[in-house]
Amino acid sequence: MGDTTPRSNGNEDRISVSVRVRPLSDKERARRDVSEWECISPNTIKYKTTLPESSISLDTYTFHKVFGDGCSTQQVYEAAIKQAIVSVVSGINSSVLAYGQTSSGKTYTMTGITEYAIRDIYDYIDKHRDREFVLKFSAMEIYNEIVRDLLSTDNTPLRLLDDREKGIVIEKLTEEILTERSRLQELLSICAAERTTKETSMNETSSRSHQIIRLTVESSPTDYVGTNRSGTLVASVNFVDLAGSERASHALTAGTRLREGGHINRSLLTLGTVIRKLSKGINGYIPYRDSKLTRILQKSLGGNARTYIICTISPTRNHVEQSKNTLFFASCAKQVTTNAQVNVVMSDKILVKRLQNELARMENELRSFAPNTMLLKEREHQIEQMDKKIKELTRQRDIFQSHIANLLKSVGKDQPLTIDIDPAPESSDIANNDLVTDLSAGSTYENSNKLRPIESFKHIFQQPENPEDNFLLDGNIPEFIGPDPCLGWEEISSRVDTENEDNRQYHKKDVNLFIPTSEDIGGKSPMSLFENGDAELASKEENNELTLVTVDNSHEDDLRRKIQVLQRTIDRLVGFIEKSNGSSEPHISKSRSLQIARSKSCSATSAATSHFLSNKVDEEIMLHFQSGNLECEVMSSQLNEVEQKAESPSQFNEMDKELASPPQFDETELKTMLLPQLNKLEEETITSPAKFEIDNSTHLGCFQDKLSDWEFHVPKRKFSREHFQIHQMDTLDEVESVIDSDTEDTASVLNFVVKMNGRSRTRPSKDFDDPMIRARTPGFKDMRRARVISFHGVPGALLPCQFERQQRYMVELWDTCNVPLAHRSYFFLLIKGELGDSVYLDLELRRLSFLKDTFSTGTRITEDGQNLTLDSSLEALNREREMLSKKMHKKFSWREREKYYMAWGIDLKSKQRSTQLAWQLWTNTKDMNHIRESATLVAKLIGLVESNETSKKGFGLNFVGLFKSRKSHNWNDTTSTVM
Ligand SMILES: Nc1ncnc2c1ncn2[C@@H]1O[C@H](COP(=O)(O)OP(=O)(O)OP(=O)(O)O)[C@@H](O)[C@H]1O
Repeated sequence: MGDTTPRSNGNEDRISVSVRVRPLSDKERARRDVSEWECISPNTIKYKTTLPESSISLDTYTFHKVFGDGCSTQQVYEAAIKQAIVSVVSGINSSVLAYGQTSSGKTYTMTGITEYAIRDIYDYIDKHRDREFVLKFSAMEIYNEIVRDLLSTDNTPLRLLDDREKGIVIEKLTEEILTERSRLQELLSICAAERTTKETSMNETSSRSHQIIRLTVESSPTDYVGTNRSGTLVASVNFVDLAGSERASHALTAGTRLREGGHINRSLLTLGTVIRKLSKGINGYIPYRDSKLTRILQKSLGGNARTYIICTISPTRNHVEQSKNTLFFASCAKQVTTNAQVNVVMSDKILVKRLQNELARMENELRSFAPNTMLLKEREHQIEQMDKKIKELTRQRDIFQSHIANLLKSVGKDQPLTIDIDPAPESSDIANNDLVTDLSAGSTYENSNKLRPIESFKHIFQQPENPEDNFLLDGNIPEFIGPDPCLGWEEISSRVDTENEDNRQYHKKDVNLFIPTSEDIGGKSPMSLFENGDAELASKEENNELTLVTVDNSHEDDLRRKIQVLQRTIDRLVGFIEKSNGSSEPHISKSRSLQIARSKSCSATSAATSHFLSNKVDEEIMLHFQSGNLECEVMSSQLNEVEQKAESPSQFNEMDKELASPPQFDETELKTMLLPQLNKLEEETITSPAKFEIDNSTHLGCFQDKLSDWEFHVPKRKFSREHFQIHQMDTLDEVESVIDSDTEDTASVLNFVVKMNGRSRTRPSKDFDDPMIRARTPGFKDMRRARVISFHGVPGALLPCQFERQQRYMVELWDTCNVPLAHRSYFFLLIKGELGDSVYLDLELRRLSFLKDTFSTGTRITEDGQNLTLDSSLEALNREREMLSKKMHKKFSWREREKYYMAWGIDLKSKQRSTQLAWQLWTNTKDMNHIRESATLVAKLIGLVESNETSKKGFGLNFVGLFKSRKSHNWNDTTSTVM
């Protein structure tokens, strides 16, 4: 019969077929029957009866294994079946079928095999405690083509779920008929069985149904521990005890038994046909669907399973025909090949557990990564140092801001200017540095021509020797003269009106003009700055400062004339300064170049005069701001220097720089630039009440005060952030368009900002169109960024558009640097673009850029002696991304997940599709109680078997009885799983 050892071709396996000969029963011995079969080798069996020489070969059969009547079931299991159990714990489906005529020993053999198999599985589980196992158990019976759950008390036939819609309807009707019929048949068959037993004296409990016991093993992969393998091995082993294979003609020939025989044959004949076709390798239609048995066993017979068939035969001569039929079936079966594969599926419980483990592992990794990297530590230290320096420089910058604010207040209140110089505690080294710069070109000069450090500004405001000018020394907060711009317009209006009424007379007005010393202007006399007619109005003081005195301003015309003189003088001074900057003449310190202060004895009694003066005030403030701002620029350059060091060794590209620049800096610049204009507008407001709409929130005076509040972090804030946000939301598109326009037209930008900050104004400032004003206002080029920050209203807070841009860039860098998702998630949730977040964003971007540049320049980073590269962590990152995103399905809605996906750099569109798919899978999760119950029952079953409580009916029937009595199993669930 040829080679019968199962061979495999790749994944293909032949069905393993063995033959077992039952020993003679007591009755057979009593009848003096003898065994007609002889096992002449471990895999060859021979029919003993003498036949002509030529036909010997016809009575010799070779299979994988043959077992004579002296072999125990354990020997059969060990030699022929055990491999099936090894397969199932490795994720390969297996089936063990017992085929043979009635009373040939099928149930006897299968009972023993099932017992040994389950014992081995539990032994295996015990020995592999590092793996996780879930056992599912089910049992069913096919009787008269009706499938029933043997573990349920519900007698309702089961449907096979792969039925098509049409088939289901037909089948439903058929089943209803058959159910009723089978009830009657059951009664009749009991009677028939008794009669058969008497007639055949062979098998007292001959089974006429096919019984299938299915054990499904879910297990983690063998190499799971310490690896990142995902998926669960899921495989089933079927123990199939077929009904007797005798022909219908040998069954009873009437009534129920005939029909029963027909059904039995239908399943068995279909099984035979399927086996025969498969054995011949016929490609084409295989009639699996012709019977319930072949439908259920379809995968075992020609698909993804390893199949083991035990053919049992009776030893006596009177059964020889049936025995030969059985051997013929066996010969065909051994030619059939199957295609067994390891089945890996995702099991929710194991998956979740594994993801939790994985997450814990990655978090540990994350915790240990940063501290262990010496280079990063070093960088951290450097960054800390830089941060300290930045803080110190920022503090000094704030001092100047305070100076500027004082200037504004003093000017606005006709008070002398004062400067608050905070002692510089920690960083006197920085404060005492020569913070000098070229006023025009930014280069450094020698001491004599240097712009003086902060302390040097004090002398500008030193007390003049003229006691009449003592008001300049008054350190107290000067009393405000004129309408308070912070008050409501109604009050302002009434006050101005009153003043206008009460002060028809013009008062004396003194104007002090501080001009450069002769040393500053190259030895020339300061008086030479005055034209002939004007000089008489000025008097030179001993300290070489000039005072322009208007003794009696009793007439407006006189006042106007004096002011015109003043105007001309200022123009000449400015011209002189510009000329001296452009020439080789000694440089003039602009910080000392000009100061105009209105006397406190001067009341701004005339709206016309105030308005007139306001033009001068603009000039004055502008010049002061130039000096103040130059100091700020010095600070800025220091800051930039420090920042550049922090960025070292890499250089940010343009985008990096823009994104990494601290926005507070721009905000300060903006204030510096805007304040003169705001002040001017305020003056206009005072003088033109009708043009000003009452709106405290947009009142520029308040705004100005607010700027001071912010600078000094004064807690009281009349000007709420929300207010600005409303403006910002209203005009976001406008802001964006200005940002994107990339315009250098700073006038339009300024006008835009002023318009937006004081949108109730009827007349936007046209002065930003003035090239002179623009030329005198430093930092115009940075206005685009500055205005955004101002617009948002809170220093340090970012506009949504700006924040999102930084976020996107950060995610890009995260991707580039393969930053772990846990870090991303925390960071992403923490940083929302709120006040102060920009510091963290900035730091993150710097670190990432550093990492990126370090990797890209080939610089090695080592951890635990291993070189880290971007590629080395990419694979782990992808796995992490995959697993975490799946895990999130269980806990978060899509909307919640979206922000994580953004942080993790996951494409949202494709993610949504896979999410939907994954969601479907999750919702199809099987009942875990069911699985637990099954495992418990199996354990109890083992106890039953070990206590040798098997009855004559065999293990299968006892088993069924046990589970039926438990009444705790739902067959439908398992059926739906396996079909
Ligand atoms: N190898 C064996 N050793 C001892 N007794 C056996 C052996 N095989 C079968 N028997 C006995 O033979 C009888 C018939 O066996 P069994 O019930 O297993 O046959 P069967 O093929 O399942 O029959 P049916 O198809 O009618 O269910 C039983 O009493 C059983 O104990």
